[in-house]
Amino acid sequence: MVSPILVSVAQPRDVLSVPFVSEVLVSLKAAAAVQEIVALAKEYLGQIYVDWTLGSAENDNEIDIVLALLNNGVSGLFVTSAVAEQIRNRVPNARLVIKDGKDAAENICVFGETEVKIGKRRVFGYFEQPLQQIARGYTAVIELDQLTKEYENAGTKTPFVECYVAAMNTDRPDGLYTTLVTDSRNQALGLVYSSKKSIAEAIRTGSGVYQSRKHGLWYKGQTSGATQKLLQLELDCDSDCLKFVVEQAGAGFCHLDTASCFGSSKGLAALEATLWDRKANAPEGSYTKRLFEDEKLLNAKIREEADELVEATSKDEIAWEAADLVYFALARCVKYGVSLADIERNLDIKALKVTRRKGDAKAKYVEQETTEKKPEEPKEPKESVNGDGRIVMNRVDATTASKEDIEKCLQRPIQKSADIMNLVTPIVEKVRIEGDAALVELTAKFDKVQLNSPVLNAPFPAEMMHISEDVRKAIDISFANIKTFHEAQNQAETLRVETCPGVVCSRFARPIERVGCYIPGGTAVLPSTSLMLSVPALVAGCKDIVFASPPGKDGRLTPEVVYVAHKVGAKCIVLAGGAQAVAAMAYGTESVPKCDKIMGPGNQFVTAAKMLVSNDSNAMCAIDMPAGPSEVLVVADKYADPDFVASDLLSQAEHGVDSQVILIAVDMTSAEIDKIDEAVHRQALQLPRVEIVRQCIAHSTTIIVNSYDEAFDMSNRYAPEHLILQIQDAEKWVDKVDNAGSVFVGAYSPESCGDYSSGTNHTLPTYGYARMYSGVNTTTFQKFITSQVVTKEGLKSIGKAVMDLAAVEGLDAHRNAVKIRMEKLGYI
Ligand SMILES: NC(=O)c1ccc[n+]([C@@H]2O[C@H](COP(=O)([O-])OP(=O)(O)OC[C@H]3O[C@@H](n4cnc5c(N)ncnc54)[C@H](O)[C@@H]3O)[C@@H](O)[C@H]2O)c1
Ligand SMILES: N[C@H](CO)Cc1c[nH]c[nH+]1
Ligand SMILES: [Zn+2]
Repeated sequence: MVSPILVSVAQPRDVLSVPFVSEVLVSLKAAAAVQEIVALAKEYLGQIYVDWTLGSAENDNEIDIVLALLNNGVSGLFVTSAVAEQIRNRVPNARLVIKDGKDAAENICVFGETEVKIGKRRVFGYFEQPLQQIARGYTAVIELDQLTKEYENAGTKTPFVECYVAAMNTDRPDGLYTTLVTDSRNQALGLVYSSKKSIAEAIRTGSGVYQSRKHGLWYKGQTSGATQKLLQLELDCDSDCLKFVVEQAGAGFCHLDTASCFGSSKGLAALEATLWDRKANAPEGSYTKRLFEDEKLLNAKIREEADELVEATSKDEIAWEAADLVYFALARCVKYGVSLADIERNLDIKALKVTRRKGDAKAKYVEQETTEKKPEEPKEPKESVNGDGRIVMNRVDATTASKEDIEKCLQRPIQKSADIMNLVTPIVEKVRIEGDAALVELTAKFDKVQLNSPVLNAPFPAEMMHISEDVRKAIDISFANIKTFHEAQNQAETLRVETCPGVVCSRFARPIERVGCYIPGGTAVLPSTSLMLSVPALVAGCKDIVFASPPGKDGRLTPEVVYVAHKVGAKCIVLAGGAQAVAAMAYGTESVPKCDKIMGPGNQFVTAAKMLVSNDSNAMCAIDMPAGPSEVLVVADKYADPDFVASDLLSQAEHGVDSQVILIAVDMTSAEIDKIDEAVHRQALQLPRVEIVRQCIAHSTTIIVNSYDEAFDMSNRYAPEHLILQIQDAEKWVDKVDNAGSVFVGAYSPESCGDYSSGTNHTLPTYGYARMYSGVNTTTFQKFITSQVVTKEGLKSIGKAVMDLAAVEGLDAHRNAVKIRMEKLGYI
């Protein structure tokens, strides 16, 4: 931040009257004013310098004054060279502006010396010809009265504007000045242009006024209402860019209604905006609102998250826990009216300290650290196959490797089923016995969200399904395709067959009355899964559709999931995930309706809980199938595009660390496979979920085979959830597929299409269960009832066979039921 002028004020309180300049100089005439200056430094957006040239540093009291100022937000002190000499070993040179500093060191600022070479120095002065000195890069010290004085008939010729214009350079042919607009946290809002006239207008009106290249003076927000309060003007290091620091009103700076022309805010700024908004208008049921109202809960969460951050060791975990802690800490700040800018100002003041405390922790925390926990052994660094950080699949040549080695590569990442069952059983039991209370408690424990109620009933509030137009259209297109494909599977017609004369057997479908759809939400929220489960349920005619999905960290459901629930007419959404959600739907709770069948994929806890409840005859609850961690097997040959192959492998690898991807390379050279490896590494590094991908690829393999037949044998043995064929004449080979959840045929059929929009279902059997299970389809939501009509003639045809078989089984009552009829009809 550079200002061509330093405004000098006589009294500390005058600092607040300095208009838009980023640096002020306060004379310290009495020690009593120190407190006043320190208080101002906390508020003032710019930098405060203090003129101490009348003081000395001869006694401890005076040294204390110097340190108190520099430790509490004052950027620099103007001192005589004698004082500088006395305090040089206690205060960094860069914080002193030395009067008569002709012989001072290079990095020092000097005051009142107009002949020094500038170099790295900054020169301040009450110059006789300020504009000339400003043009040379010097900073003119100007009295406040002088600065605010309007010259007679001045127009733009106020001292303020003159000083800025004297300092600025422009190489634009139109003579305009490039101007960056930021908020008070230095976040860029947009790029505009200024002229002398627009700067004068901005200063006169105290608002954002710029020079439009087409339309002349531009009073920002005059028509849109998105006005700006001008806070400060600054120049960049070489004075060819002006910076307007503003407070933006309305929807934002950009004409597209975003905060900035570089898009919506992200990260901390976005979080802060959400928190202020929740504070002002949080809807009932908002978790953040609850935090604002329940001081104990908020404080407990801060302590809990701090503990979890201390316990975290991996990069992912640390980032995760730190983010949680920041969220709760910022919620507390916003509750008490403290903004991010306030926090950052505080950090800046702390950074300006010249003396530091030792920084030891308080005794009670030191004690906790040493008694409660032994320091954890550092965890092994995450696996990365070849140690040089490259993301590379293992490679095995099936033509030379042993059978055992190949089988090892085709093993899924180990799932400790006994361990998982031990974890899941008490969770399921707790929900069965304690109902809603357990659901709320377990959601707090595993998902770190404290809910008031675990269920959201239809009709769902419109404000919970705010989604962009593009996403709405995408959901609608996918919905239509999934519906079309699943309607075609619907066996609405009764099947009728006359097996022999007078014996008509029929079969007809009926919907399962109440179905539970589990939508995963742990590592990624999957609104697409809500479509894959609920659209077939709708097509099948299920009476009640119940959704369950873990809430986000803010206690809210993903709006896209709510939109789909609304679209299919779901009865309610259970805000829970994991085993607890499955148990709630299987047994029912005070507010969760008991479901007849539970569908949907999930992590190991979800899959284990589904198995558990489906085996409990008290639950009377069926499940679709074991649909666990995603997997893909790609069969590729030398005609495949390495980028396509890599992208397909990565699209499943990014699902989770327990996902697995296999490449079977048919008759490919090492050089050809290297190209795929190279593409995997290159593309992976661009992915936000690269750390997940890295771990998944570490247990994934490329297997080289000689022929297509070998490739299909291997694939059928593995029975992948997804099978992708990137081989020549791919369609021709589909006949060879015996075991797979879903097949993607040819170069332009990426698995992502099936995941979202083509119409096939993405809830598919994993872990080799594709050998005996189908993926979710319309019949998953139906049961089939058979019926028969046997006429007298029919009884004549099959009666004897029935009686003879019943006799073999020794079941005479069965035999009699036929015999009695046959006798009356006179057949026997
Ligand atoms: N096969 C398919 O058709 C298919 C489709 C989509 C997704 N998937 C898979 O679904 C999985 C989704 O997993 P996810 O974790 O992202 O979401 P998830 O919703 O399945 O699981 C998250 C829940 O797990 C519970 N949980 C987390 N840690 C726990 C612990 N230590 N003890 C007990 N419970 C705990 C929490 O309650 C949390 O809400 C992924 O593996 C993905 O590959 C499969
Ligand atoms: N590929 C997953 C099934 O294994 C489904 C999915 C949802 N969203 C993205 N992918
Ligand atoms: Zn996927």
